[in-house]
Amino acid sequence: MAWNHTSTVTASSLQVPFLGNLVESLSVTALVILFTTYAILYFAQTIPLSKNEPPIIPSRIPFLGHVLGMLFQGGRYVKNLGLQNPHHPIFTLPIPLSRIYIITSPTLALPLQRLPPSTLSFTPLIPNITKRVLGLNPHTVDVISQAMDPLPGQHIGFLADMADLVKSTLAPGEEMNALLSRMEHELKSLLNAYVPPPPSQREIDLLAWTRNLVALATARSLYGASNPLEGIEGSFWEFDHGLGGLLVGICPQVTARKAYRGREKLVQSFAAWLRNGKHKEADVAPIIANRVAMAAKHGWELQEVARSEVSFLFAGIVNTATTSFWGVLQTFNDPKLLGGLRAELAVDPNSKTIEARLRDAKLLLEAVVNECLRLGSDTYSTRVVVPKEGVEVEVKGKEYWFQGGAMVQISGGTIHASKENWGEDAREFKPERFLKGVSFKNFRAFGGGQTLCPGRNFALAVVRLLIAMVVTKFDIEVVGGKIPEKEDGVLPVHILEPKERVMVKVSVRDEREFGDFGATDKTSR
Ligand code: HEM
Repeated sequence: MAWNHTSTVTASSLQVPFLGNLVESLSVTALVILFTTYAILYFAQTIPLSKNEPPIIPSRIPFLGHVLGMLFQGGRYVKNLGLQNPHHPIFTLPIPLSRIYIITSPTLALPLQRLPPSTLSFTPLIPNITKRVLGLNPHTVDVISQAMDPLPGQHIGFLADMADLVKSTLAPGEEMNALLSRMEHELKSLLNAYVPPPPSQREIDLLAWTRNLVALATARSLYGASNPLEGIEGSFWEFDHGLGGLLVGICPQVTARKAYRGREKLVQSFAAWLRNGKHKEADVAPIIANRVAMAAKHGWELQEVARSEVSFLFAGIVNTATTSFWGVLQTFNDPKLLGGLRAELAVDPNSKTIEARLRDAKLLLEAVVNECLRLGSDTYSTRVVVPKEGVEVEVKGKEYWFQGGAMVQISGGTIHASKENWGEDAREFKPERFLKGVSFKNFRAFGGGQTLCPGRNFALAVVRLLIAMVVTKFDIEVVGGKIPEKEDGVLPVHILEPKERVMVKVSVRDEREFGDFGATDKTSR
């Protein structure tokens, strides 16, 4: 035993130096291979595909780094890359098998977004995005994919037809004004009926309150008193909050369970509403009746029309609600601003209706809304490079080459936060900057070009209306008296939300109801 033991020890002790050397040289070899592969990959990602491809910003993890950055840091990742590279107004992010071209200069953004859809277009992305987010069936996706970017005189597909309808209805004019009056009526009713909670439980969540106001007023204005959102608003916000997961589209029933469930509940409610012919009722806005008729004309099934209407209601509510939240918060957190707004809203003693006040004096209010949008919007305007072989375009006397199928994104977040565009105080909330006159080419909250928001004029009017009404009727104390940071680590599909909940104490400042203002004001004030 002893001998065996000794011999074993001897044998193994003989092998140790040999094994040790082997392991050592293997690990050195592995390290060399690893380092060489890394160096090759790192170098490979820095090679432009054409001499005029925009400058490349390599990532420490070749090809994957930027994708991981976007995945883990959301919109903040590209926004910060843009801010860290102000000398590159346009740059290339190499990603596996493709590129993303980022534009951070408004001077380049404007001409690029004006290029014809045969060069850069958003529409090729729509079928896939809507399929995932709205759960459209293959037949509808097929209908959507037809004639998406028709040239003059060509057959107009569903998307272009619908875009025309929405754009023309929401352009300033009679139809938009009619919709605005409905919105005003609904907001007034909601605010007149609002009873702040008793002092013992007086703190309310400001975002939840503004969301509720905008959601109900919008749904009632567009879809009438028996609208399909009534009673299931919670599902709407569940859908909204899980949109990113639905967009990723990997087994959404599991990975984005709440959003999926919320969306399906909304769809069922809209489908029942349509099935019962509610869209034909007198209090439904013409734009909705026309949208439903147009979808039917293009061969959409009822359940699919319901999905399309969920998306329209979403566009109508979400950004307006969050912008209103920031506007109310910023105003009540700054006594000077609040005083200024109240003075502005009371300028004409002979016409005290809220509409007249808004018409007569809206400069500061307009500035507040614009500043909230500037600071709250990290939105991207995204386009795909349509020619498969790539394309070279001349912008401002310089040639740029883009790879076919790659994405081109205008980074609103960078443009809005850039000191070059907005001055040293670019990060601060200073509505007065808009009173001094600013260049709106640096303002991208509504996107631009082919995808410029068709609801922008309506939305601006609604946010102003809501802030004006709240400022007139209520006093609000912001608990903690602090403006929270924005949650910019998400997919920036809409105006950024606060990182923390904002609790406020609301009390009624003026007992009179909206609507009676004109009559009462002349006598009592
Ligand atoms: C403050 C409120 C709002 C903001 C900040 C906003 C912003 C935007 C943005 C950034 C886009 C995409 C632009 C792009 O991709 O370049 C968009 C698209 C759209 N918005 Fe708005 N929006 C607001 C309110 C509204 C309202 C109230 C409506 C309708 C009543 C509306 C209807 C739409 C529609 C239908 C689209 C899709 C346009 C298309 O792809 O053809 N938006 N909006």
